Amino acid sequence: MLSFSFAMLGLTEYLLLAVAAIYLAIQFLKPKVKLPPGPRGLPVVGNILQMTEKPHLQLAAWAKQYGEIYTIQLGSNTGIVLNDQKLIKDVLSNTDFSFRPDIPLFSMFSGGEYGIINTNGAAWEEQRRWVLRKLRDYGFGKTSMEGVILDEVSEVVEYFKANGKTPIEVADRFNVATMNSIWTILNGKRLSQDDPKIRAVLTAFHDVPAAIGNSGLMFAPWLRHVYPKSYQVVKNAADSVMKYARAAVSEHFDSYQDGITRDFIDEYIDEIKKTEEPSSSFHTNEGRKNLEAVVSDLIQAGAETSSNTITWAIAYLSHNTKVQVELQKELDTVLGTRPVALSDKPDLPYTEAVILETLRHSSIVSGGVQHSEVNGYTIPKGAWIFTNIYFVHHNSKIWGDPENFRPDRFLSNDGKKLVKALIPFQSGRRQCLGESLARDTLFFIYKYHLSKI
Ligand code: HEM
Repeated sequence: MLSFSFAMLGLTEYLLLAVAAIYLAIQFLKPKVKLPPGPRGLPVVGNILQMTEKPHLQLAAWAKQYGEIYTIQLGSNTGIVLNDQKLIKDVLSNTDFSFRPDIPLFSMFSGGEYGIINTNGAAWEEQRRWVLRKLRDYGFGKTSMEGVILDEVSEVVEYFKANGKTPIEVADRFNVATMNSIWTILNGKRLSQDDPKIRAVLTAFHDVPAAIGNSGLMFAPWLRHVYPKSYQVVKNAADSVMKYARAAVSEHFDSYQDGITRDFIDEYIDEIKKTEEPSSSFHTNEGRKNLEAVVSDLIQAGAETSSNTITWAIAYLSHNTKVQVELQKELDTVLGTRPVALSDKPDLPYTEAVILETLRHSSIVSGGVQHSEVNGYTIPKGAWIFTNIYFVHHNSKIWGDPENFRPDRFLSNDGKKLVKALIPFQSGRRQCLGESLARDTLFFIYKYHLSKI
């Protein structure tokens, strides 16, 4: 007969028992709040292991089961998942929900809690407001950006034309092009498509979504010991983008001359030099760290998102000859032989519908993470709020046939644009800062892709 005595246990078993006892005690003592229902998870890890394979599909499957709001447990973090566009808009319009949780994995991409993406409170507000204002001064979101975007798009399309006989990695050509639209503002000059330094940064980013998605590293930092290779992929990308950003900032500090502002980075340095208030996020060394992080934020947020969406756009067109024909018909009728301009947008509703359908179907940012500081009835202080963008864009109750690429779902019978439940750029105070640039780039892609290839 088997018998058990504590004397038989080794140190590891004692440690495991102690961890389990502490976990159970925490669970027992934790104040109980009424949370929305959700899937059951395992002790300690909660639902993390269910989220490692294609998390957006798992989150969508739970949305079908639990409805517009449900709870998941991610290690020690409680997550509240919002699955309805109206609910997402309502919740995110509340200032309390603009906080981001502290995710060490993400902070590596900004050298700590600096910049825009990984900051909160007064520093985030100050940085976001200033950056947006300065980018606009440089033409961001205005028709004056038109020339820059067009040059980039046509250079890539010409490259496709010249090299179309061999397979081309489409995203690899577009990521430098989309980054150039923002880099020309930040750094005053364009990058060459073959610049080895930026190529190294962008290559390091390739495997990051899979490394994060397959490991659960985002939710429980200790999982880096379980998935060291995935962690290394993420760390390499973070180190390389920060190194790139720091080098650009250093070059500017070294060559900065009072009263001469060559570009956005110089304007920022100017702001640092003017700032005397110690609590400001622009003050001396804090200001420099924030500048490095802002440059890193804009590279990460701007390059891959846009180029991945464009890659989808081209794939959708290639697989949908009917859409190509409709698009061409509209462009020919409205433009004739003259070049397209942003001011033509209102007269090109089908083109706009193709853009919306591309953003819906691809949903390349499948969800966002916000943080509530409200100690409310159902949402405990510290819960992570997830917006299930992928599900909102693929909910068959809204779209009928979400799996099909069908731009005319956005058009009424008389061909006018309809507004539907689309939130590719999130909503609320954390809404994407580069939305106008991304939309304008997509607008030109269709025209130039069709006419030049
Ligand atoms: C098709 C292209 C793009 C898509 C689908 C997209 C989508 C998004 C989404 C969904 C968020 C919110 C994420 C969250 O809540 O966690 C976001 C945030 C952000 N995006 Fe974009 N984005 C795109 C392009 C760009 C571009 C071109 C830029 C910059 C030039 C940019 C800069 C940012 C920044 C800085 C934030 C953080 C805002 C903050 O935390 O206050 N994005 N984006």
